[in-house]
Order: sequence, then C-alpha cells, then structure tokens
Amino acid sequence: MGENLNKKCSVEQKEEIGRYVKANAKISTGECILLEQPSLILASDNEKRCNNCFNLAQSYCNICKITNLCRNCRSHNQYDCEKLASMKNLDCDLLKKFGECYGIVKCLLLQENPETRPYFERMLVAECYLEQRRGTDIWKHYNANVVKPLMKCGILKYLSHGSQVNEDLIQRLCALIDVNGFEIRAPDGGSMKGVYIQATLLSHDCTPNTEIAIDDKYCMKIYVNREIQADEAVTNCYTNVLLGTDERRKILKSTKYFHCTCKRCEDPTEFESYLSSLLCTACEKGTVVKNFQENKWQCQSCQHLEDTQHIEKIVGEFQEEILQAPNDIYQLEMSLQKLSKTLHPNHYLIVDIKQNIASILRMIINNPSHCPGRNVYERKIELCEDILKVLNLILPGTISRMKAITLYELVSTQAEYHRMRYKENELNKTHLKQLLIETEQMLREAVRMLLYEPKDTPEGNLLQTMLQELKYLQTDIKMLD
Ligand SMILES: C[S@@+](CC[C@H](N)C(=O)[O-])C[C@H]1O[C@@H](n2cnc3c(N)ncnc32)[C@H](O)[C@@H]1O
Repeated sequence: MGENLNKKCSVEQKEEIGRYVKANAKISTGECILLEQPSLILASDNEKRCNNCFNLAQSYCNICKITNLCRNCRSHNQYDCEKLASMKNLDCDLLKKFGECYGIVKCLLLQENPETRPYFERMLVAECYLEQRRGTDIWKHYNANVVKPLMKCGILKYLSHGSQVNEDLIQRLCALIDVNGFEIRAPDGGSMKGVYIQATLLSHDCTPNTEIAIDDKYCMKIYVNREIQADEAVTNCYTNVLLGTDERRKILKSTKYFHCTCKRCEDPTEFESYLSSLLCTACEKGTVVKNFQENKWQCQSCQHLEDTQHIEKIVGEFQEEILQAPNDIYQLEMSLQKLSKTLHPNHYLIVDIKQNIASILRMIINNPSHCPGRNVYERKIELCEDILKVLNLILPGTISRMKAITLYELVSTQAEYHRMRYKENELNKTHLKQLLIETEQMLREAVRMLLYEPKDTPEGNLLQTMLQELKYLQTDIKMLD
C-alpha cells in the first residue's frame, strides 16, 4: 500500500477529534497533500451500477451472477468475480433483492483477498460511532436490509473469516462507509460513494484549507488552497460550504456525529457574510444574527429578540418552497423578491436561488436562438457579483473551485456585454479596451485558481476553455490598439 501523504504532513491523534492530519512545515498554496485511489467504489442507496464503468445497470455478470455489470462491459474485478462464482449455493436472488448488501459483500471480499486485506484492516480502525448508532433507525434499517439477508444468503461459509462475521461487524462496516465515505461523481453525473482510507483522515473545518478533486479514474487529489503553517491541521469541509451554520452543524451531527466548533461556526456573522441572518422585524434596519451560546436570535442594531422557533419555522418553510420551486426564471425571481423581505441579502437560501437563476441565464445566453437582450446579461452579471461577494467572505484568501467558476461566469458574460455595448455605439474603442483589460485580469485570477486541478476533471476541462478565452480576449485587446 503506497504511503503517498505529503512528507510535510503526519497523522496525529487528539482526544476531541481522533486521528487527523497535521502539517509539520509550511505548505504552499497549490501543493499536493495526497493522491489516492479508492479502496472501494459503491453505488448510492437503492441504485444499481455497473461494477466496471459505474453507469446505471440492471443486468448482472454472466459469471458470478450477482455483480451488476452493464451490457457494454465484459468483466469486473477478477478476484471478486471468481470468488463469488465459486460459491455454489449462494442465494443470489436474496442478495439481488437487497441491493445494499453488495457494498458489504465488496468489503468482505476486500478482507478475503490477501492483496487487499491491509486496506480492509485500515478501514476497520476508522471512527464510525457504532455505539451511538446501536438501536437507532439507521441500525434497524441496516439490520433488515443488510445484516439479515447477508447472514441468510449463505455467503459466510465461503469466507475464511466468515465465522467472525456477525451483526456488529456488518453494522460496523455500514457505519464506516456512512461516516468515512466520500460522495463521488458517477459518469452520468449522479452520485456514488468512494472509500479513501488516507483522505478520510483529514479533519473537518467549515473554512477548509484544502480542495479535493477526483479525476475520471476516481483518483483523488487533495491540494492546499492557501498557505498552511507548521502545526496547523490540514482540513477538508465534510459538508456544503454555502449552507448556513445551523444547517451545516445539523448535517455534521447527523452524518458524522460531532458538533462543529470551527471559527466560522462560532462567529454569529459567519465572517460578516451574514449567510444565516434575517432582517429585523422591529427596527426594519438591523440584521438579526444567532447567538449560538444562548440559542437566541437578536438584532445587532436595536437588540430586539426574535422568537427562535418562529425563525426556524419560516426558514424551514422557505427551504421547502425552494425545493418545490419549478426551474422557471419568473417563479424564481418572484421567490427571490418574497424571501428578500425577510432574509439578509446574503442569506444562503437567497444565494441558492441566485445560483439557480444565474444557471438558467447561462443556458439562455449560450443558446444563440434565444437572442438574449442586454437585460439578460446585466442580470447575470449582477447575480454573479452577488454570489462572488459571499464566496469571498466565507472563503477568504483561498483559491477555490467555486470562486473560480463563478468568476469565470462573471467575466465571460461581462466580455460579451461590453462587446455588445460597443457594437451599439455606447462605448468607444478606448473605453471598450479598458473594460476588456479589466475583464482579462479577472479571467487570469479565475485561471490561477484552477491551475492545480487534475486534467481529467470537469474543472480541468474548464481550465482549458478559460485559457482559450484568455487568448481570444488578448487578441481582441490588441486589435483595439
Ligand atoms: C472522516 S472521520 C476522520 C478521521 C477520524 N478522526 C478517525 O480517527 O478515524 C470523521 C470523524 O472525525 C472526527 N472529526 C473530524 N473533524 C472534526 C472536528 N472538526 N471536530 C470534531 N470532530 C471531528 C469526528 O469524530 C468525525 O466523525
């Protein structure tokens, strides 16, 4: 097993967080921390995916009869296939009926195969909160859908460690995958789970100091998004950075079993982004932020206290409204207007709607048959600027994929918009040149933030597009001399 963690890092242990990765020397922006292939790739719950190409597949391997394999693929992992095919009295129908079992079968085969056993053993020592899960709904779910069918299907008698496989071990494996699995992109854009035994050691921070990229062969690259000092923890964000504190904490508690106390979570203003804040109903000027220690929502300006339950209720209702909202620009603009009467302009639900509108506007702009008017460009520029402002506040001083993509969306729209205004004689040559030079500088910044992405990823491809656009822009600017 290749130890490919950057030599400037080591794995340490702390009472509060368990094992984590620490920097032992200064690490520069862009430096790679880890390149790792997954030990396991699993379909997400209730999905069946080909075990070779990972596209959705209902058909099975002709040899072992229980592994999903699409009609275009001929084989999957040779060891797994031969071992499963040798199990003559296996109740394949039961295993097929309870599709979630297959992930655990793969884990057990990882243990069975002498070549991969060390991966299994390392996976087994990861944190998984078995005792907290015992007797809970998730425990009952796995008991019915994984433990019972696995014990009954007859697989255990064919495994050299089969006599040690019991309810606790199977529940442990399910929990290990839940707590330590990474969400990875399937070829069709859907999601799957990947187990990366070294990458999982990074502790969480809501303002992480690394970016994670996964290429089309599922190789994970973790690189540093700002300079890290010696003795700092090397961190990853286990949840969506664009959620508010309560939502991030809720997700971390329910999926990873800890209460996050990072700097961002402890700051009621979330680094002055006000990502979870509301407008004050009393003075109508101030911003209502949550005091997390006292679990109170209070206006920073007039000190008015808002009812916590009421706030949770309206935010919940807005959340539901967004989930149900059709992907229609008119409806989304209406929801935005409605939410803006109650929520801070940077509230994460507002940012979410703005992202949805911006992506519809992108499709309109990119489709020449739509002949978008200037107002479409102006609205998209405005939205991208708003989203970027929030990203810059919550991820200060870092190179970030999200920032790069938003900046690129902004500059590509701006460049078109300036050209349009020039054609309509609203700008003269000198003015257009000046604006394109500013756009070029912003595009360079977006390029700088994507430089460390591996080639075979959507972002790596986007970098190539951006470099092309940079060339066009530079040619345009020269022609304006
Ligand atoms: C993916 S694992 C990380 C490796 C783990 N520490 C271990 O020893 O196996 C996630 C678990 O690490 C701990 N952890 C990670 N980041 C943390 C943080 N910021 N605060 C508290 N616990 C954290 C939690 O127990 C969490 O469930």
